[in-house]
Amino acid sequence: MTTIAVLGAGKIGESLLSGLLKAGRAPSDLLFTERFPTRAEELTKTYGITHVEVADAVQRADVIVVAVKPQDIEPLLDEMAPNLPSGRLVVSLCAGLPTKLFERRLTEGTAVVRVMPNTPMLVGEAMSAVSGGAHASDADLALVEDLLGSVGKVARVPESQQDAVTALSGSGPAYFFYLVEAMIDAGILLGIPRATAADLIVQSAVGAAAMLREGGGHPVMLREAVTSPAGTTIAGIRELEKHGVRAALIDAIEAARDRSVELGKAHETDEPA
Ligand SMILES: NC(=O)C1=CN([C@@H]2O[C@H](COP(=O)(O)OP(=O)(O)OC[C@H]3O[C@@H](n4cnc5c(N)ncnc54)[C@H](OP(=O)(O)O)[C@@H]3O)[C@@H](O)[C@H]2O)C=CC1
Ligand SMILES: O=C(O)[C@@H]1CCC=N1
Repeated sequence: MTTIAVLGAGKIGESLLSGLLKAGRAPSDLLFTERFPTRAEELTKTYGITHVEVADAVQRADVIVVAVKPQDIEPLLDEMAPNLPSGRLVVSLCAGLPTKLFERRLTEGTAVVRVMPNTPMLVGEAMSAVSGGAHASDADLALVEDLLGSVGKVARVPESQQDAVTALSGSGPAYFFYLVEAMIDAGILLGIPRATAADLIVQSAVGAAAMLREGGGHPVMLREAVTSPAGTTIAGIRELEKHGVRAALIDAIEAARDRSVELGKAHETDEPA
């Protein structure tokens, strides 16, 4: 059985561990590292998984998933580098960090796969995009796709698109949560109790998502079907257009892409990201 170690069990690391357990993986196949003992204890208690030190994790696991913030990568690479045996598969979930960074800092020839997942992994509904580095084989990519396929959907993309993917689907859930939050506020303004407004909006979001996925209709057609002549929806759409919401979303996603590029550049030395 493949042993998987997650280095940095924060929000996304925990989502992955929890998702893998829900998908049927045994706790004995999972290891994790964390800096704070209380956080480590909490995770062991919740999931029955084993906390180890970084050196131990990279020696014991077949697949090493890096899930620390990009800003924390350098000290982690310093810990990993002297302990990583050859033949291990390193999977980075870090926004912005190119596979070249890991290849440069770790054992010569190490296979690295860059992944951009998202937090719906927690409920088996992740969208993950994977790209192989210079030494990643098709078998390595297939293994990572299988792993992430157990907690959601997976797409293979060229690494040159990973910063854009990070902005779209990595950050994407936050933008949907933001819209839901704003729509619940609108309900409160209109005198609907918060709990009722939340039920109305969350179920509308779930229903709209199911139509987009299962109905296969184009979003424009789905929206038009809700937009009656001289009706309520067009009155609302006019306000969205007046306030430039479409342009704001496009700008927001472009800014997120630019930030991902910047995070990668912070770790460049001799080679471009
Ligand atoms: N959150 C998200 O939606 C997504 C995040 N990502 C990527 O995942 C990565 C993690 O993000 P996120 O989970 O949100 O961040 P978190 O801060 O929640 O998690 C990172 C965890 O790593 C721990 N950590 C840092 N350095 C080390 C180390 N040397 N050894 C062991 N543990 C360490 C941190 O501990 P401490 O608390 O002490 O700092 C923290 O618990 C980032 O690179 C991000 O770009 C990718 C897709 C989506
Ligand atoms: O905000 C971030 O940097 C991370 C990457 C994608 C989602 N969250």
